[in-house]
Amino acid sequence: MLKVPELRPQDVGTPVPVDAKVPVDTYTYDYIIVGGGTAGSVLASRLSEDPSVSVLVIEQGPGADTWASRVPVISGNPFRSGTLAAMWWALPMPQVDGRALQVMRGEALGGTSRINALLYTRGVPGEYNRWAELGCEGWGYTDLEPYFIISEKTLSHPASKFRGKKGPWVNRQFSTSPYKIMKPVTDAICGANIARVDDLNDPATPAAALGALDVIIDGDSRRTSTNRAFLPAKLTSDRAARLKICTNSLVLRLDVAREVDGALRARGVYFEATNPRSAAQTFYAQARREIVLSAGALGSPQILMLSGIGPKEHLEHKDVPVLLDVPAVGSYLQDHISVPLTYEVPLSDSLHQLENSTFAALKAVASYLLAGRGILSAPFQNVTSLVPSWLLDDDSRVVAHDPTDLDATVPGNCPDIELMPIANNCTDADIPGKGVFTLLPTLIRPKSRGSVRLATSNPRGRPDVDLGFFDDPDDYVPLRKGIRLALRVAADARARGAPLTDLIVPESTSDQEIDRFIRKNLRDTFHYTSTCRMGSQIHGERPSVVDGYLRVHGVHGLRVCDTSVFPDIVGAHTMAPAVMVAEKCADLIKNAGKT
Ligand SMILES: Cc1cc2nc3c(=O)[nH]c(=O)nc-3n(C[C@H](O)[C@H](O)[C@H](O)COP(=O)(O)OP(=O)(O)OC[C@H]3O[C@@H](n4cnc5c(N)ncnc54)[C@H](O)[C@@H]3O)c2cc1C
Repeated sequence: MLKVPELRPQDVGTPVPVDAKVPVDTYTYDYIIVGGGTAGSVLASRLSEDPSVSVLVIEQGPGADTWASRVPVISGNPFRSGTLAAMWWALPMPQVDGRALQVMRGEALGGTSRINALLYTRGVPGEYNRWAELGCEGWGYTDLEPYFIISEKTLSHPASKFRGKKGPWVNRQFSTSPYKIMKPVTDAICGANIARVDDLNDPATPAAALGALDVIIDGDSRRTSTNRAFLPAKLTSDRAARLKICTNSLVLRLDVAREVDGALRARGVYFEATNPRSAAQTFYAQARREIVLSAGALGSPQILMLSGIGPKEHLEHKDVPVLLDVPAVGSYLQDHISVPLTYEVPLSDSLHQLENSTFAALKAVASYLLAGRGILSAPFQNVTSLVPSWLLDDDSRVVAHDPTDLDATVPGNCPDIELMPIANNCTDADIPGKGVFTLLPTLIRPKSRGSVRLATSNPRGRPDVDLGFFDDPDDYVPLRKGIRLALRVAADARARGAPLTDLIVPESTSDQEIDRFIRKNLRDTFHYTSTCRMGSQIHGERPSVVDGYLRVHGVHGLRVCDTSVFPDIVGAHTMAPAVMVAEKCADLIKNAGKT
């Protein structure tokens, strides 16, 4: 059976210090991609379409898949043994009673698309029209729609002109749920005047909508992470001479040098085996044309800072020689803030039946193996709803005074609350022996911002992440409304026969109690963005890291391509937007110098 050819540092680089006798061509590539994650895998595939270029991808995690890593429900559990998810504690947040939360990402070829909850969401057009309003020319919705389309192959919307049918990345909807409770719960969401739609990714979807989610599951009921879709074994074997994939290898820093005219140029990367036991030797690879950082919103700023590009005072404090003062590196981190409301339900209405009933577990495995069906084949959430909180009245019903209020192409109308029903426990609380169900109101347009900073100048150290939740107290206002909407939905769903018993919910609906509940129960959503954000200036009113071509300001030959470049977070799960960015980045690189 064909496998993705995985190389080691010594196969693609030269030992450091570089021996002048080693032929430069043996460690030089046209493009070096740092991080073969969600976006990095797409970019590597697209750039290597051109038979005349060479591409090196360096990824700190492994490449190979296991059976379990492709089963939708199993692979989406970051706490199972053998997971490719890495977790570490973010800094405690004094503004939310000192709460500290764990941050998480996938560390493998395919990155976080290997371990996430599989949801494919683009976000409403107004999200990207806002990027254009922020001055990012070429990044409005109509500019970006073609990049969403070329990447995907929808199995559920064959007639839609807005959806891709020929791309490598398969997704589909599960319009029915294995959990009976979903019917009264979704009916209750509609009871709050939220329209049911067929396709949440259709650009004409109103700003308040409920619909089945598209998920990255193929026709054989297997996860389609971006490495599987864009770097399949056949493609990587066919391109083995020009596409080198170096896995289990950690990039330490970039080689950035000053040229004769005084400008900075990124020339190469230093890297070594991720496993410290095999890392006795550091290696070097050189880029003929460009280096692209695709190490994610937590990784890309870390590598820039380790290379001397970042906020000057912080780098000095960490004893990193400063090459370029770029205050926005690692700054302006955003993430969605969610607050689970937790209910007990019968085991049959919850994924927890798998842990609590041997019969249910055996049945699930048998129906997956024999027919590719059943609980293991489906996502734990198959629907979601989006709401602009300012349209919710005192009874938590959506009231649009004018139909244009729901026009989601307008940036000011974008939904700021997502309410998702999930047949699973989304808290850290251990609730043994029970079926658990969650209503998850999430603030998807937060004003609060955090940061990523070096904890140490040692590249093996995890960066310090300050999630910054509620550093802007205005964020309480929409989230309170989202929680009241969830309470309304729970009450209405019960009236429609849903067997929901309160487990962890607010004790009253007063602002004070809801705010206390938020601080005690909030969670990060792992949708980290904007730590190398796009914009026109390094300093000034809106400091940024990359320009509209994703080139790092002030450094030649260096781009960033992952969720860190989002000028502002989008009100969508961030994987499909990351892939869109990679598709556009590939186009920008291929067309560089043509205009
Ligand atoms: C548990 C979880 C569930 C989620 N669920 C969803 C969902 O259902 N739908 C959705 O749309 N979004 C979801 N997200 C978010 C989404 O998956 C991510 O935002 C997106 O995949 C990030 O893509 P990226 O390319 O920016 O980064 P990543 O995919 O994280 O890629 C970065 C890569 O860089 C590598 N790397 C980092 N540093 C180095 C280094 N120094 N040297 C070498 N390699 C390095 C990493 O190992 C990784 O492979 C979820 C996230 C998590 C954690």
